[in-house]
Amino acid sequence: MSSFEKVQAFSAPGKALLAGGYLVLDPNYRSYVVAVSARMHAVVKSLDLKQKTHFELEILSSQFNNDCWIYTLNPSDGYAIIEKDGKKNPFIEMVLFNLFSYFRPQQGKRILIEIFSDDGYHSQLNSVLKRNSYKKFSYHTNSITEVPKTGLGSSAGLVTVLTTALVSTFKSNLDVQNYESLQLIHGLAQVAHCQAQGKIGSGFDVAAATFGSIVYRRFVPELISELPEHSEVNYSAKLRTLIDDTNWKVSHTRVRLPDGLRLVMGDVNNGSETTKLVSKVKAWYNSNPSRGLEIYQNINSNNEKWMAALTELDLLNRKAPNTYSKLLEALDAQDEVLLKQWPELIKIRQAVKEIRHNFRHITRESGADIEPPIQTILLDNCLKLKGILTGVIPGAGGYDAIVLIATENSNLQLQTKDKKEFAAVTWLDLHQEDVGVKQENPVHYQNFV
Ligand SMILES: Nc1ncnc2c1ncn2[C@@H]1O[C@H](COP(=O)(O)OP(=O)(O)OP(=O)(O)O)[C@@H](O)[C@H]1O
Ligand SMILES: C[C@@](O)(CCOP(=O)(O)O)CC(=O)O
Repeated sequence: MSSFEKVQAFSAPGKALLAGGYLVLDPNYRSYVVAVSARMHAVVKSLDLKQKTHFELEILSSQFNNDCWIYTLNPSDGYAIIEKDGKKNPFIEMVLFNLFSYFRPQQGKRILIEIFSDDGYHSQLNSVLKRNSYKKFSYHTNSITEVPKTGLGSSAGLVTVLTTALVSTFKSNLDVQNYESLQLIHGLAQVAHCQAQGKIGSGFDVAAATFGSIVYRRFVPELISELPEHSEVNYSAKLRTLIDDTNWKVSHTRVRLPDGLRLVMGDVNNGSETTKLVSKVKAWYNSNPSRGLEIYQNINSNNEKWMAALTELDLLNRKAPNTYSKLLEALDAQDEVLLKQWPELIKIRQAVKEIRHNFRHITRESGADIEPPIQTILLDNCLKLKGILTGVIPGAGGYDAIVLIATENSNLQLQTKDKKEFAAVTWLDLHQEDVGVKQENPVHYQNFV
Protein backbone atom coordinates (compact mmCIF):
# COMPACT_ATOMS: atom_id res chain seq x y z
CA MET A 1 0.00 0.00 0.00
CA SER A 2 2.84 2.36 0.81
CA SER A 3 3.70 2.54 -2.91
CA PHE A 4 0.61 4.67 -3.58
CA GLU A 5 1.52 8.34 -4.12
CA LYS A 6 -1.74 9.99 -3.28
CA VAL A 7 -4.30 8.96 -0.62
CA GLN A 8 -7.54 10.80 0.10
CA ALA A 9 -10.88 10.03 1.75
CA PHE A 10 -14.41 11.39 1.36
CA SER A 11 -17.92 10.65 2.59
CA ALA A 12 -21.48 11.47 1.48
CA PRO A 13 -24.73 11.23 3.50
CA GLY A 14 -28.00 9.32 3.11
CA LYS A 15 -31.38 11.02 2.83
CA ALA A 16 -35.00 11.26 3.96
CA LEU A 17 -37.51 13.08 1.74
CA LEU A 18 -39.78 14.84 4.22
CA ALA A 19 -42.00 16.82 1.85
CA GLY A 20 -42.43 16.46 -1.90
CA GLY A 21 -42.75 12.71 -2.53
CA TYR A 22 -43.98 12.05 -6.15
CA LEU A 23 -44.41 15.77 -6.85
CA VAL A 24 -40.62 16.20 -6.93
CA LEU A 25 -40.49 14.07 -10.07
CA ASP A 26 -41.91 17.15 -11.80
CA PRO A 27 -39.67 20.28 -11.97
CA ASN A 28 -42.72 22.40 -11.10
CA TYR A 29 -42.60 21.35 -7.46
CA ARG A 30 -40.08 21.80 -4.67
CA SER A 31 -39.23 19.25 -1.98
CA TYR A 32 -37.63 19.26 1.47
CA VAL A 33 -34.82 16.73 1.77
CA VAL A 34 -32.96 16.02 4.97
CA ALA A 35 -29.49 14.52 4.74
CA VAL A 36 -28.97 11.92 7.47
CA SER A 37 -25.94 10.84 9.45
CA ALA A 38 -25.54 7.42 7.79
CA ARG A 39 -22.67 8.07 5.36
CA MET A 40 -21.01 6.23 2.50
CA HIS A 41 -17.22 6.55 2.55
CA ALA A 42 -14.45 6.10 -0.02
CA VAL A 43 -10.70 5.96 0.54
CA VAL A 44 -8.91 6.46 -2.75
CA LYS A 45 -5.25 5.68 -3.42
CA SER A 46 -3.55 6.29 -6.73
CA LEU A 47 -0.22 5.89 -8.40
CA ASP A 48 0.98 7.02 -11.85
CA LEU A 49 1.93 4.09 -14.08
CA LYS A 50 4.93 5.70 -15.77
CA GLN A 51 5.08 5.33 -19.59
CA LYS A 52 1.68 3.61 -19.58
CA THR A 53 -1.72 4.75 -20.80
CA HIS A 54 -3.97 2.10 -19.26
CA PHE A 55 -5.78 2.32 -15.91
CA GLU A 56 -5.90 -0.47 -13.34
CA LEU A 57 -8.83 -0.02 -10.98
CA GLU A 58 -9.78 -2.03 -7.95
CA ILE A 59 -12.92 -1.24 -5.94
CA LEU A 60 -13.27 -3.00 -2.63
CA SER A 61 -16.34 -3.23 -0.41
CA SER A 62 -14.90 -5.56 2.18
CA GLN A 63 -17.85 -5.18 4.58
CA PHE A 64 -19.97 -7.22 2.18
CA ASN A 65 -18.33 -10.63 2.00
CA ASN A 66 -15.16 -8.97 0.68
CA ASP A 67 -16.92 -7.77 -2.47
CA CYS A 68 -14.40 -6.55 -5.02
CA TRP A 69 -14.58 -5.34 -8.62
CA ILE A 70 -11.48 -5.13 -10.85
CA TYR A 71 -11.29 -3.22 -14.14
CA THR A 72 -8.62 -2.35 -16.71
CA LEU A 73 -9.53 0.69 -18.78
CA ASN A 74 -7.87 1.89 -21.98
CA PRO A 75 -8.20 5.21 -23.81
CA SER A 76 -7.72 3.28 -27.09
CA ASP A 77 -11.07 1.45 -26.77
CA GLY A 78 -13.06 4.40 -25.36
CA TYR A 79 -12.53 3.28 -21.73
CA ALA A 80 -14.72 0.17 -22.14
CA ILE A 81 -15.82 -1.05 -18.70
CA ILE A 82 -15.11 -4.75 -18.39
CA GLU A 83 -14.86 -6.39 -14.98
CA LYS A 84 -12.13 -9.04 -14.75
CA ASP A 85 -14.52 -11.85 -13.68
CA GLY A 86 -17.65 -10.46 -15.33
CA LYS A 87 -19.04 -9.21 -11.96
CA LYS A 88 -21.82 -6.66 -12.26
CA ASN A 89 -22.36 -3.48 -10.29
CA PRO A 90 -24.22 -1.05 -12.56
CA PHE A 91 -23.68 1.88 -10.18
CA ILE A 92 -19.89 1.45 -10.17
CA GLU A 93 -19.82 0.82 -13.94
CA MET A 94 -21.78 3.99 -14.77
CA VAL A 95 -19.59 6.12 -12.48
CA LEU A 96 -16.44 4.79 -14.14
CA PHE A 97 -17.75 5.23 -17.66
CA ASN A 98 -18.90 8.81 -17.11
CA LEU A 99 -15.84 9.89 -15.14
CA PHE A 100 -13.42 8.54 -17.74
CA SER A 101 -15.53 9.93 -20.60
CA TYR A 102 -15.53 13.35 -18.98
CA PHE A 103 -11.84 13.58 -18.04
CA ARG A 104 -10.45 11.41 -20.86
CA PRO A 105 -7.24 10.88 -18.85
CA GLN A 106 -4.16 9.71 -20.78
CA GLN A 107 -1.51 9.20 -18.08
CA GLY A 108 -1.98 5.60 -16.90
CA LYS A 109 -2.71 5.04 -13.21
CA ARG A 110 -3.34 2.34 -10.68
CA ILE A 111 -6.31 3.29 -8.51
CA LEU A 112 -7.57 1.49 -5.41
CA ILE A 113 -10.85 2.60 -3.86
CA GLU A 114 -12.13 1.16 -0.59
CA ILE A 115 -15.83 1.70 0.13
CA PHE A 116 -17.20 1.79 3.69
CA SER A 117 -20.87 2.21 4.55
CA ASP A 118 -22.41 3.21 7.86
CA ASP A 119 -24.90 0.93 9.59
CA GLY A 120 -28.05 2.94 8.77
CA TYR A 121 -28.13 1.86 5.11
CA HIS A 122 -28.57 -1.87 5.64
CA SER A 123 -30.15 -4.39 7.96
CA GLN A 124 -27.48 -5.38 10.48
CA LEU A 125 -28.79 -8.90 11.08
CA ASN A 126 -25.92 -11.41 11.38
CA SER A 127 -23.21 -8.77 11.00
CA VAL A 128 -20.07 -8.24 13.07
CA LEU A 129 -19.02 -4.79 14.20
CA LYS A 130 -15.37 -3.83 13.74
CA ARG A 131 -13.84 -0.59 14.96
CA ASN A 132 -10.74 1.53 15.40
CA SER A 133 -10.40 4.65 17.55
CA TYR A 134 -12.21 6.80 14.98
CA LYS A 135 -14.90 4.80 13.20
CA LYS A 136 -16.90 1.59 13.29
CA PHE A 137 -18.41 -0.47 10.48
CA SER A 138 -20.42 -3.70 10.32
CA TYR A 139 -19.16 -6.68 8.36
CA HIS A 140 -21.59 -9.08 6.67
CA THR A 141 -21.18 -12.64 5.44
CA ASN A 142 -23.27 -11.85 2.35
CA SER A 143 -22.54 -9.82 -0.77
CA ILE A 144 -24.01 -6.32 -1.20
CA THR A 145 -26.93 -7.46 -3.38
CA GLU A 146 -28.05 -9.99 -0.73
CA VAL A 147 -28.15 -7.69 2.31
CA PRO A 148 -31.56 -5.97 2.80
CA LYS A 149 -31.41 -2.17 2.50
CA THR A 150 -33.29 0.31 4.66
CA GLY A 151 -34.07 2.96 2.02
CA LEU A 152 -31.59 5.71 2.94
CA GLY A 153 -30.20 5.87 -0.59
CA SER A 154 -27.15 3.60 -0.54
CA SER A 155 -26.75 3.71 -4.33
CA ALA A 156 -26.90 7.54 -4.42
CA GLY A 157 -24.34 7.69 -1.58
CA LEU A 158 -22.11 5.19 -3.35
CA VAL A 159 -22.31 6.95 -6.72
CA THR A 160 -21.67 10.38 -5.18
CA VAL A 161 -18.71 9.36 -3.04
CA LEU A 162 -17.18 7.26 -5.82
CA THR A 163 -17.56 10.18 -8.23
CA THR A 164 -15.84 12.45 -5.70
CA ALA A 165 -13.01 9.96 -5.21
CA LEU A 166 -12.36 9.75 -8.95
CA VAL A 167 -12.67 13.50 -9.52
CA SER A 168 -10.00 13.92 -6.82
CA THR A 169 -7.59 11.65 -8.71
CA PHE A 170 -8.02 13.50 -12.02
CA LYS A 171 -8.30 17.06 -10.73
CA SER A 172 -5.50 18.24 -8.47
CA ASN A 173 -6.42 19.96 -5.19
CA LEU A 174 -10.13 19.16 -5.29
CA ASP A 175 -11.80 21.23 -2.59
CA VAL A 176 -15.22 19.80 -1.72
CA GLN A 177 -16.15 22.99 0.12
CA ASN A 178 -15.93 24.87 -3.15
CA TYR A 179 -19.29 25.35 -4.90
CA GLU A 180 -17.99 24.70 -8.45
CA SER A 181 -16.40 21.42 -7.32
CA LEU A 182 -19.69 20.30 -5.78
CA GLN A 183 -21.54 21.22 -8.95
CA LEU A 184 -19.15 19.10 -11.00
CA ILE A 185 -19.58 16.13 -8.63
CA HIS A 186 -23.36 16.60 -8.62
CA GLY A 187 -23.70 16.66 -12.42
CA LEU A 188 -21.51 13.61 -13.01
CA ALA A 189 -23.16 11.66 -10.16
CA GLN A 190 -26.69 12.47 -11.42
CA VAL A 191 -25.82 11.19 -14.91
CA ALA A 192 -24.24 8.00 -13.56
CA HIS A 193 -27.04 7.30 -11.06
CA CYS A 194 -29.81 7.84 -13.63
CA GLN A 195 -28.13 5.58 -16.18
CA ALA A 196 -27.50 2.85 -13.59
CA GLN A 197 -31.09 2.92 -12.31
CA GLY A 198 -32.37 2.57 -15.85
CA LYS A 199 -35.10 5.04 -14.95
CA ILE A 200 -35.23 8.73 -14.30
CA GLY A 201 -35.77 9.37 -10.60
CA SER A 202 -35.98 12.96 -9.42
CA GLY A 203 -32.34 12.89 -8.28
CA PHE A 204 -33.16 14.26 -4.81
CA ASP A 205 -31.04 11.49 -3.24
CA VAL A 206 -27.92 12.36 -5.26
CA ALA A 207 -28.51 16.08 -4.59
CA ALA A 208 -28.72 15.47 -0.82
CA ALA A 209 -25.64 13.22 -0.92
CA THR A 210 -23.76 16.08 -2.61
CA PHE A 211 -25.16 19.24 -1.03
CA GLY A 212 -26.60 18.00 2.31
CA SER A 213 -30.03 19.04 3.67
CA ILE A 214 -31.75 21.07 0.97
CA VAL A 215 -34.94 22.38 -0.56
CA TYR A 216 -34.66 20.72 -3.96
CA ARG A 217 -36.18 21.33 -7.37
CA ARG A 218 -35.15 18.85 -10.05
CA PHE A 219 -33.65 19.36 -13.53
CA VAL A 220 -35.69 18.36 -16.60
CA PRO A 221 -35.16 14.62 -17.18
CA GLU A 222 -34.36 15.12 -20.88
CA LEU A 223 -30.98 16.62 -19.96
CA ILE A 224 -29.80 13.11 -19.19
CA SER A 225 -32.12 10.95 -21.28
CA GLU A 226 -31.11 12.81 -24.45
CA LEU A 227 -27.40 12.08 -24.08
CA PRO A 228 -26.22 9.82 -26.92
CA GLU A 229 -25.63 6.07 -26.45
CA HIS A 230 -22.36 5.28 -24.65
CA SER A 231 -21.03 3.65 -27.84
CA GLU A 232 -21.42 6.88 -29.88
CA VAL A 233 -18.17 8.74 -30.59
CA ASN A 234 -19.64 12.08 -29.54
CA TYR A 235 -20.75 10.86 -26.05
CA SER A 236 -17.76 12.41 -24.33
CA ALA A 237 -18.16 15.81 -26.03
CA LYS A 238 -21.90 15.90 -25.29
CA LEU A 239 -21.29 14.93 -21.66
CA ARG A 240 -18.74 17.74 -21.31
CA THR A 241 -21.20 20.24 -22.75
CA LEU A 242 -23.89 19.01 -20.38
CA ILE A 243 -21.64 19.25 -17.33
CA ASP A 244 -19.63 22.39 -18.15
CA ASP A 245 -21.82 24.58 -20.33
CA THR A 246 -25.47 23.78 -19.58
CA ASN A 247 -27.71 25.47 -17.06
CA TRP A 248 -29.53 22.57 -15.37
CA LYS A 249 -31.96 24.95 -13.66
CA VAL A 250 -31.82 22.68 -10.65
CA SER A 251 -32.19 24.30 -7.26
CA HIS A 252 -30.75 23.05 -3.99
CA THR A 253 -30.95 25.64 -1.23
CA ARG A 254 -29.31 24.55 2.01
CA VAL A 255 -31.72 24.13 4.95
CA ARG A 256 -31.59 22.71 8.45
CA LEU A 257 -34.22 21.90 11.02
CA PRO A 258 -34.52 24.72 13.55
CA ASP A 259 -32.34 24.31 16.67
CA GLY A 260 -33.90 22.28 19.43
CA LEU A 261 -35.64 20.01 16.92
CA ARG A 262 -34.28 16.77 15.53
CA LEU A 263 -35.15 14.18 12.97
CA VAL A 264 -36.16 10.75 14.25
CA MET A 265 -36.51 7.74 11.96
CA GLY A 266 -38.37 4.61 12.92
CA ASP A 267 -37.71 1.46 10.93
CA VAL A 268 -40.74 -0.76 10.47
CA ASN A 269 -38.69 -3.55 8.91
CA ASN A 270 -40.78 -4.19 5.85
CA GLY A 271 -39.76 -2.32 2.73
CA SER A 272 -41.53 -1.07 -0.39
CA GLU A 273 -40.56 -0.91 -4.02
CA THR A 274 -40.39 2.72 -5.12
CA THR A 275 -40.59 1.96 -8.85
CA LYS A 276 -43.86 0.01 -8.48
CA LEU A 277 -45.42 2.73 -6.32
CA VAL A 278 -44.35 5.44 -8.80
CA SER A 279 -45.83 3.59 -11.78
CA LYS A 280 -49.18 3.10 -9.96
CA VAL A 281 -49.32 6.78 -9.00
CA LYS A 282 -48.46 7.84 -12.57
CA ALA A 283 -51.24 5.59 -13.94
CA TRP A 284 -53.69 7.07 -11.41
CA TYR A 285 -52.68 10.64 -12.33
CA ASN A 286 -52.93 10.02 -16.06
CA SER A 287 -56.38 8.40 -15.73
CA ASN A 288 -57.81 11.79 -14.67
CA PRO A 289 -55.14 14.50 -15.09
CA SER A 290 -57.29 17.46 -14.09
CA ARG A 291 -58.27 15.78 -10.81
CA GLY A 292 -54.64 14.63 -10.36
CA LEU A 293 -53.41 18.19 -10.86
CA GLU A 294 -55.93 19.53 -8.35
CA ILE A 295 -54.72 17.07 -5.70
CA TYR A 296 -51.03 17.70 -6.51
CA GLN A 297 -51.58 21.46 -6.24
CA ASN A 298 -53.23 21.01 -2.88
CA ILE A 299 -50.35 18.86 -1.64
CA ASN A 300 -47.88 21.37 -3.06
CA SER A 301 -49.42 24.38 -1.35
CA ASN A 302 -49.24 22.49 1.95
CA ASN A 303 -45.64 21.40 1.30
CA GLU A 304 -44.80 25.06 0.76
CA LYS A 305 -46.66 26.10 3.94
CA TRP A 306 -44.77 23.47 5.91
CA MET A 307 -41.40 24.58 4.55
CA ALA A 308 -42.20 28.25 5.19
CA ALA A 309 -43.30 27.51 8.77
CA LEU A 310 -40.00 25.71 9.48
CA THR A 311 -38.19 28.85 8.33
CA GLU A 312 -40.45 30.94 10.60
CA LEU A 313 -39.50 28.73 13.56
CA ASP A 314 -35.83 29.24 12.72
CA LEU A 315 -36.34 33.02 12.60
CA LEU A 316 -38.24 33.00 15.88
CA ASN A 317 -35.34 31.16 17.49
CA ARG A 318 -32.84 33.73 16.19
CA LYS A 319 -34.90 36.77 17.09
CA ALA A 320 -36.47 35.65 20.35
CA PRO A 321 -34.67 32.60 21.76
CA ASN A 322 -36.53 32.76 25.08
CA THR A 323 -39.92 32.72 23.38
CA TYR A 324 -38.71 29.87 21.17
CA SER A 325 -37.66 27.85 24.25
CA LYS A 326 -41.21 28.18 25.57
CA LEU A 327 -42.53 26.80 22.29
CA LEU A 328 -40.26 23.77 22.66
CA GLU A 329 -41.46 23.35 26.24
CA ALA A 330 -45.06 23.36 25.00
CA LEU A 331 -44.16 20.57 22.58
CA ASP A 332 -42.43 18.60 25.33
CA ALA A 333 -45.54 18.92 27.48
CA GLN A 334 -47.79 18.07 24.50
CA ASP A 335 -50.41 20.21 26.19
CA GLU A 336 -53.19 21.17 23.77
CA VAL A 337 -53.97 24.48 25.49
CA LEU A 338 -50.32 25.55 25.53
CA LEU A 339 -49.77 24.40 21.93
CA LYS A 340 -52.67 26.51 20.64
CA GLN A 341 -50.69 29.66 21.51
CA TRP A 342 -48.16 28.94 18.76
CA PRO A 343 -49.48 29.64 15.23
CA GLU A 344 -46.24 28.29 13.67
CA LEU A 345 -46.88 24.87 15.22
CA ILE A 346 -50.55 24.85 14.25
CA LYS A 347 -49.56 25.75 10.67
CA ILE A 348 -47.10 22.85 10.38
CA ARG A 349 -49.48 20.32 11.90
CA GLN A 350 -52.37 21.47 9.74
CA ALA A 351 -50.27 21.37 6.54
CA VAL A 352 -48.98 17.85 7.27
CA LYS A 353 -52.52 16.71 8.10
CA GLU A 354 -53.69 17.92 4.67
CA ILE A 355 -50.74 16.32 2.86
CA ARG A 356 -51.36 12.98 4.58
CA HIS A 357 -55.08 13.22 3.89
CA ASN A 358 -54.37 13.68 0.16
CA PHE A 359 -51.88 10.82 0.06
CA ARG A 360 -54.41 8.52 1.74
CA HIS A 361 -56.82 9.52 -0.98
CA ILE A 362 -54.24 8.65 -3.69
CA THR A 363 -53.53 5.40 -1.84
CA ARG A 364 -57.20 4.37 -2.04
CA GLU A 365 -57.65 5.41 -5.68
CA SER A 366 -54.34 4.23 -7.15
CA GLY A 367 -53.72 1.03 -5.18
CA ALA A 368 -50.22 2.33 -4.35
CA ASP A 369 -49.68 1.88 -0.60
CA ILE A 370 -48.30 5.38 0.10
CA GLU A 371 -49.97 5.75 3.47
CA PRO A 372 -51.61 2.39 4.18
CA PRO A 373 -53.96 2.16 7.21
CA ILE A 374 -51.40 0.39 9.42
CA GLN A 375 -48.97 3.30 8.98
CA THR A 376 -51.75 5.83 9.61
CA ILE A 377 -52.41 4.22 12.98
CA LEU A 378 -48.71 4.20 13.84
CA LEU A 379 -48.17 7.83 12.84
CA ASP A 380 -51.26 9.00 14.71
CA ASN A 381 -50.03 7.22 17.84
CA CYS A 382 -46.61 8.85 17.43
CA LEU A 383 -48.19 12.30 17.25
CA LYS A 384 -49.55 11.78 20.77
CA LEU A 385 -46.06 11.28 22.23
CA LYS A 386 -44.45 14.08 24.21
CA GLY A 387 -42.04 16.19 22.18
CA ILE A 388 -43.36 15.31 18.71
CA LEU A 389 -44.04 18.18 16.33
CA THR A 390 -45.16 16.13 13.33
CA GLY A 391 -44.49 12.97 11.34
CA VAL A 392 -44.79 11.42 7.87
CA ILE A 393 -43.80 8.38 5.87
CA PRO A 394 -40.83 9.71 3.90
CA GLY A 395 -40.13 9.45 0.18
CA ALA A 396 -42.42 7.18 -1.76
CA GLY A 397 -44.20 6.19 1.47
CA GLY A 398 -45.21 2.59 2.09
CA TYR A 399 -43.83 0.25 4.69
CA ASP A 400 -40.16 1.36 4.77
CA ALA A 401 -39.94 3.71 7.73
CA ILE A 402 -41.55 6.67 9.44
CA VAL A 403 -39.96 10.06 10.09
CA LEU A 404 -40.80 12.32 13.01
CA ILE A 405 -39.69 15.82 13.91
CA ALA A 406 -39.14 15.81 17.66
CA THR A 407 -37.63 18.07 20.30
CA GLU A 408 -34.03 17.40 21.33
CA ASN A 409 -35.26 16.61 24.84
CA SER A 410 -37.86 14.01 23.91
CA ASN A 411 -37.10 10.41 24.81
CA LEU A 412 -38.98 8.15 22.43
CA GLN A 413 -37.29 4.92 23.52
CA LEU A 414 -38.60 5.46 27.02
CA GLN A 415 -42.09 6.57 25.99
CA THR A 416 -42.65 3.68 23.58
CA LYS A 417 -40.89 0.86 25.45
CA ASP A 418 -43.11 -2.22 25.94
CA LYS A 419 -46.13 -0.51 24.34
CA LYS A 420 -47.84 -2.81 21.86
CA GLU A 421 -48.80 -0.01 19.46
CA PHE A 422 -45.07 0.68 18.88
CA ALA A 423 -43.90 -2.95 18.85
CA ALA A 424 -43.12 -2.87 15.11
CA VAL A 425 -40.85 0.19 15.32
CA THR A 426 -37.11 0.31 15.88
CA TRP A 427 -35.89 3.84 16.52
CA LEU A 428 -32.79 4.39 14.40
CA ASP A 429 -29.66 6.02 15.71
CA LEU A 430 -29.57 8.77 13.07
CA HIS A 431 -29.67 12.53 12.97
CA GLN A 432 -29.84 15.34 10.45
CA GLU A 433 -26.62 16.30 8.69
CA ASP A 434 -26.15 19.78 7.28
CA VAL A 435 -23.25 18.94 4.98
CA GLY A 436 -23.19 16.70 1.92
CA VAL A 437 -19.86 15.54 0.50
CA LYS A 438 -17.13 15.87 3.11
CA GLN A 439 -13.36 15.39 3.08
CA GLU A 440 -12.30 12.77 5.61
CA ASN A 441 -8.96 11.69 7.05
CA PRO A 442 -7.72 8.46 5.39
CA VAL A 443 -5.95 7.46 8.62
CA HIS A 444 -9.39 6.95 10.19
CA TYR A 445 -10.07 3.94 7.94
CA GLN A 446 -7.21 1.64 8.98
CA ASN A 447 -6.84 -1.40 11.20
CA PHE A 448 -10.46 -2.26 12.03
CA VAL A 449 -10.72 -5.07 14.59
N1 LIG B 1 -21.48 -0.43 0.18
C1 LIG B 1 -21.68 -0.71 -1.10
N2 LIG B 1 -20.71 -1.28 -1.85
C2 LIG B 1 -20.91 -1.54 -3.14
N3 LIG B 1 -22.07 -1.32 -3.81
C3 LIG B 1 -23.07 -0.77 -3.11
C4 LIG B 1 -22.94 -0.42 -1.72
N4 LIG B 1 -24.10 0.10 -1.32
C5 LIG B 1 -24.94 0.10 -2.37
N5 LIG B 1 -24.33 -0.41 -3.45
C6 LIG B 1 -24.93 -0.58 -4.79
O1 LIG B 1 -26.23 0.00 -4.76
C7 LIG B 1 -27.24 -1.01 -5.00
C8 LIG B 1 -28.49 -0.70 -4.19
O2 LIG B 1 -29.13 0.37 -4.84
P1 LIG B 1 -30.69 0.65 -4.76
O3 LIG B 1 -30.97 1.89 -5.54
O4 LIG B 1 -31.40 -0.62 -5.08
O5 LIG B 1 -30.87 0.90 -3.20
P2 LIG B 1 -30.91 2.21 -2.33
O6 LIG B 1 -30.27 3.33 -3.06
O7 LIG B 1 -30.33 1.90 -0.97
O8 LIG B 1 -32.46 2.36 -2.19
P3 LIG B 1 -33.42 3.58 -1.95
O9 LIG B 1 -33.26 4.49 -3.13
O10 LIG B 1 -34.77 2.94 -1.84
O11 LIG B 1 -32.98 4.24 -0.70
C9 LIG B 1 -26.56 -2.31 -4.61
O12 LIG B 1 -27.14 -3.42 -5.25
C10 LIG B 1 -25.13 -2.06 -5.09
O13 LIG B 1 -25.03 -2.23 -6.49
C1 LIG C 1 -41.52 8.85 -5.27
C2 LIG C 1 -40.25 9.68 -5.27
O1 LIG C 1 -40.63 11.05 -5.39
C3 LIG C 1 -39.50 9.56 -3.94
C4 LIG C 1 -38.90 8.23 -3.65
O2 LIG C 1 -38.26 8.30 -2.40
P1 LIG C 1 -37.63 7.04 -1.65
O3 LIG C 1 -36.69 6.35 -2.60
O4 LIG C 1 -38.79 6.21 -1.23
O5 LIG C 1 -36.91 7.64 -0.46
C5 LIG C 1 -39.40 9.26 -6.47
C6 LIG C 1 -38.22 10.20 -6.73
O6 LIG C 1 -38.29 11.38 -6.35
O7 LIG C 1 -37.25 9.75 -7.36
